[in-house]
Amino acid sequence: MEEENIRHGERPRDIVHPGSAGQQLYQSLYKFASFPEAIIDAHTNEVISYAQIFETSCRLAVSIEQYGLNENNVVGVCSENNINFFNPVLAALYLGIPVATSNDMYTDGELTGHLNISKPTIMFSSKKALPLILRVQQNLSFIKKVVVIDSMYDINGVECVSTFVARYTDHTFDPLSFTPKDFDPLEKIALIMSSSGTTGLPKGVVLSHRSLTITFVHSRDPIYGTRTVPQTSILSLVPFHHAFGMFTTLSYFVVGLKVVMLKKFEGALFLKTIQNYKIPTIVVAPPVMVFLAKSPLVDQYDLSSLTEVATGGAPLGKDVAEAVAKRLKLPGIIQGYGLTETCCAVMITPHNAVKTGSTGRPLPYIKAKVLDNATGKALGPGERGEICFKSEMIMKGYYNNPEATIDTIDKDGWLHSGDIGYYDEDGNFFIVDRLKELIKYKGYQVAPAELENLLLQHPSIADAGVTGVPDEFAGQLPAACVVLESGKTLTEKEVQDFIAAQVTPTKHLRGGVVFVDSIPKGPTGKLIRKELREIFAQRAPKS
Ligand SMILES: Nc1ncnc2c1ncn2[C@@H]1O[C@H](COS(=O)(=O)NC(=O)c2csc(-c3nc4ccc(O)cc4s3)n2)[C@@H](O)[C@H]1O
Repeated sequence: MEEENIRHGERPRDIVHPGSAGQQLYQSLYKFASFPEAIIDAHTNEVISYAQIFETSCRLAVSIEQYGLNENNVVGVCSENNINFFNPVLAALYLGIPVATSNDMYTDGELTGHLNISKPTIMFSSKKALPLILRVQQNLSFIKKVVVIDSMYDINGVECVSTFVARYTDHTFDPLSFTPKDFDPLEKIALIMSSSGTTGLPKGVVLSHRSLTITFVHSRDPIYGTRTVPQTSILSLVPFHHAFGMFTTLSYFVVGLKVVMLKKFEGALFLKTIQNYKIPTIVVAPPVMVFLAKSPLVDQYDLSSLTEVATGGAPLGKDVAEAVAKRLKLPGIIQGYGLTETCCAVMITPHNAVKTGSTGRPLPYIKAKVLDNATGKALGPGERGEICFKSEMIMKGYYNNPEATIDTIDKDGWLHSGDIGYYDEDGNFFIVDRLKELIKYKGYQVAPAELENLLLQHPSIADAGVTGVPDEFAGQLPAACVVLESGKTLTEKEVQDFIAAQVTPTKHLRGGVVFVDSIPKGPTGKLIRKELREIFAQRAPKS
């Protein structure tokens, strides 16, 4: 007898591909091989076709295997959004070799810590990320090979893809002579993605091939999917190295869409791209929604092609959603909700019943519940609790971290999101707070523990606590409470600069620094983060 108050996703309108994500993607790329545009770089207008991705990814698969990698290795990819980004990702998926993506904006220290989790044998890097990769490779003996994904020529002895594949595939190579491997999609690791989860430092989220093939069903769903007509253009502004950008873009390949890609947000270019490419659908993080709601620039461009705006990755204010819908003359804003730990979105607002303020309804093949952590019971409509999910789509666990895994996925297989919310009588979910300590700055994860560890390394700092302060544009700004060693002095800027020198820009202490006598902690020494937030809430607004 199933527990009551379990919210099931709608009956699926499509079956999950029985094979691996690599097999499904291989079939899709072949099916759309005649399409001249798969990814377009909106900054340079460079294009890669479906046929080019198909051939290059197959050549890379043969080459990676002949180089000597197998399922016990990991393929690393470190690049900004790039038209060549997915070539090594697809190759590894064909082979059943786990892929680990890295943020190209990481500092040496962050990337070293990140790579020590998944330990990739081969790193595929963009030209831009290459200096970073070569610096950290000096201290990471497990990286045996670096290949540049977006250069026609070798760079200072580092092979480009053409050189690497020429060693193992000649000019007579036929992609159809290569077939993706057969294996159990539920068991085989597809990707290892970075997330700090509900607490602590960034961890490796292990996602199976089944996780991906389920999310591919969602992308083709007429009610929850983005677009289902091949070669429809979709403008993506989310980072490919993050789950949001990775799995939405892979699912666009399954539909045969034309992905118009931006590497970063620049207001005028963003609007000009929509206008010039007559984009019908955009997928953006909430800060871009604030721009669309408020910027006078918006009125200077013809955005009449837009019929769908999708967002997610962080809370979206109801007023912002309504303002954008009104300004762009849309029936509503499509909002999705997901975690790296769930692969991609597990809830999306149905196109035929968008409820402003809602993050949507559970998708097909997903079960959700609102848990009362005090009683362990699943709650009914309107009652607030921790939102939990159960599906073959959720992560298998954290890579080599069983303790963190059992803290997040309970004995019944429910993933505890760390988010507080409720659902209404129609099953529309609303996120109201975050139980977990995770901070999200412009949709990017900031793990308080990571910044606290860095602060404690400063000789003048005796203790520290990090929290997120609300911000209309960015969502949250990382902020720190600091206890100085006796007799020591530091300014707010000195603390901010100390952190800024060691982390990627999204983790900078933009929310400020408050010097306190002690950090609020419980009897077991655990940080009381609610009290940290209150310290900043009571702080006088900056002039
Ligand atoms: N819509 C939302 N509303 C409020 N909060 C949201 C949210 N989405 C993520 N979050 C927050 O980010 C946390 C997870 O952060 S995370 O690990 O970095 N992962 C993510 O944020 C994540 C992974 S996949 C994904 C999305 N995929 C989509 C596909 C289509 C679409 O229209 C919208 C989306 S959002 N988001 C959540 O626990 C929650 O706190």
